[in-house]
Amino acid sequence: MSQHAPAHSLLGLPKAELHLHIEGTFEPELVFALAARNGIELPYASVEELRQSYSFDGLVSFLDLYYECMAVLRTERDFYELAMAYYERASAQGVRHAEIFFDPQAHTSRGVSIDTVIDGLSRAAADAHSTLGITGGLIMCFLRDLPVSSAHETLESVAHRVGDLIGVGLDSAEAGFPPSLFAEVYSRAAELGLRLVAHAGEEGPSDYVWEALRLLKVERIDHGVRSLEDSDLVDYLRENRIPLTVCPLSNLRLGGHVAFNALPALIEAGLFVTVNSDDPAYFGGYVGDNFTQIERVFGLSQSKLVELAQNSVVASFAPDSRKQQLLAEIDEWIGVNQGSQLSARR
Ligand code: HPA
Ligand SMILES: [Zn+2]
Repeated sequence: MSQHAPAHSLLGLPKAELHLHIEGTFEPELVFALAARNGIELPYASVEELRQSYSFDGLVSFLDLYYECMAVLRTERDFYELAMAYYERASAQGVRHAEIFFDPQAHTSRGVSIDTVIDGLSRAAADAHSTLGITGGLIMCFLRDLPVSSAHETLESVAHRVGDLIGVGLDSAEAGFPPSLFAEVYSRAAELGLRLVAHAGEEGPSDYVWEALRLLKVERIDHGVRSLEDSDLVDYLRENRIPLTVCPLSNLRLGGHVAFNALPALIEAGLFVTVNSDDPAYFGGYVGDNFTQIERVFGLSQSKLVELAQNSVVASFAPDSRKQQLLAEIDEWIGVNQGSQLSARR
């Protein structure tokens, strides 16, 4: 188990994070520090004023701020420090394996080379492994609200270094940008040996989840909460044990209580659910905080919370030997926390 997280709490429960946008871990203090270092003027007078603006009425309003803050990310060191700060926070919340999303087009469009981005994030991933024992790696996301040609160009631009990536994903504004648009680029990514995931069914309809499965051939669905609108899809997801990387606090902040309450319904439907933080700097909590919140609000039992952590390990792209190690760490945690009142322990 991580020596950085309190053993006697949910934060200490070993877990994998499978739905985390590294640019969504950009805390206001670091935004200001990098803006100063890079000589970039921010349209905010203080960290507090920027933090005050971290409130949204939906995905697109969040994305506006998410892309605005990224403007200060310029150098390999900036990406390294952004990711290292996440790994340190994640380690304190029991994360032992993290497959992190990044949005290269949001940086190359600003003149930052994709190699600068991948170099910084990869160096952080290597240091997180050597200093914190966190395994995992990088999932490169295509921005679905940009031309498909841009996704093809982005993929070809990393063909020489696919060994630095785990897989590809699809994110940004979902409504009006169906997965089917990206079938060819996903087929090319598979040819390159990359794993395949995609955001679908967050604000887009359940049909987008079908398309991601059938046309993109994804192995996991990111969010997927609107799958509940289609009982045939729920049956398919359950029968085929397709992992859903659900983000409760993100759903709450962007979709309100209806979206937030999808989690217990998905669990009740017998789906293969994992719990993740999505963009923790913006949505009020890292992955351990998500576990704490769903335990408090939904009254999930310790055994159910453990199952969610086990799901995150099994649904990961880690090698089987690493999965066995992490499942053994979870068993160790159970031994230490058998039947304890989790909410009483912080
Ligand atoms: N959905 C779509 N795009 C995103 C998200 C998300 O949850 N987070 C960051 N980019
Ligand atoms: Zn996301």
